Amino acid sequence: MPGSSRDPLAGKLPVTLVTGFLGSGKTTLVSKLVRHPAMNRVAVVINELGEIGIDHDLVAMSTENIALLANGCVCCSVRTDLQETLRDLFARRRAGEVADFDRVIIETTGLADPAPVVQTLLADALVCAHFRLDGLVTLVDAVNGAQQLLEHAEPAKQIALADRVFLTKSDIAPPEAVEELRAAIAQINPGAEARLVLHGEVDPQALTGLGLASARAGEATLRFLGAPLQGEGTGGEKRLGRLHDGSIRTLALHFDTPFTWDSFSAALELLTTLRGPDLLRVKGIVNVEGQPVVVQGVQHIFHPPVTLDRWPGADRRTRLVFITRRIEAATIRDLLEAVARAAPP
Ligand SMILES: Nc1nc2c(ncn2[C@@H]2O[C@H](COP(=O)(O)OP(=O)(O)OP(=O)(O)O)[C@@H](O)[C@H]2O)c(=O)[nH]1
Repeated sequence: MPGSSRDPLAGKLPVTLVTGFLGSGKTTLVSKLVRHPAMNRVAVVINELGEIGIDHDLVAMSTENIALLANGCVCCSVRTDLQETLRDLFARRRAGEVADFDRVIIETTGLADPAPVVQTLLADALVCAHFRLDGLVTLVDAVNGAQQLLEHAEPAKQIALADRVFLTKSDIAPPEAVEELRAAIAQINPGAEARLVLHGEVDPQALTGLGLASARAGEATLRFLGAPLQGEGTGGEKRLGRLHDGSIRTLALHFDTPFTWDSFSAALELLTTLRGPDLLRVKGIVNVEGQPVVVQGVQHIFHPPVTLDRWPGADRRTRLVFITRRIEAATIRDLLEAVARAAPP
């Protein structure tokens, strides 16, 4: 049985990850955000390609705590960079060398696959000692988003991993284009509830509190787990639109029979071994012999499971959301049901 009596998430600094394709409005949003009174104790980490000075100067005007990742491109090598940058920020904060901060925003390069960054925040022991992922926000440009979804792989993946999507530039996009993009986003990740944001004007609350903050959580856990878990069926079975080929789908699965931790983790291990790259994001609440255990992961990397103090609500079923690439709901359901049956009583 995972977990301990200590709250494993308490006291950790929340980290918000801002992604979005090139020119989608990330810097506009982050530089407005850090000027908001509610965000005056924030450190910003920027990762970008080329022209490093520009965005840096822009955001640096409004916050003293800014760190640039040396690596221009977020790929697997970013893990060490990010780990070092966050540890360094934490050490400087403790030594009083930077203004005290209680939140970190990471702005990634537009061409990035956010998966390695999320994995670092979920599972890197050194990073997770002091930080926790509070949410991943993806910006989609209403003018160019459709073309970007058709031509590149990153935008769909950025949407798939998101806790929330902000649709920018709807002031200069035809309303039909905005609606078409909304539909495409909903097909990929119905839990991310795309919201319109103009010129980076957003209430900081829209980006915060999206992650799991405490093992003593109730309602907040349900919010973190998201809309697909409250509903029935699989989002992927909706009608597919022109902008998205349906290869990335959200599968919301429910299981009535409790699992043992060994049976559940064996199934996840098998799934990640066989289909890790296609398990874009997994999150949910598992009934482990009656106890609620929250799991979340990206591809083959999972956050240590968190045993909650109590069930958030009356529903005691295992509820899991898998955002996958070309995996059928039945494949995952059959595997999990088989291990549940195979476990010793
Ligand atoms: N009309 C309009 N323009 C916007 C909006 N949001 C951002 N922009 C503009 O879009 C351009 C790109 O915005 P940035 O914030 O630099 O985008 P970015 O995602 O940081 O770009 P990269 O760093 O290149 O990936 C800028 O000229 C912004 O002023 C919006 O809601 N409406």
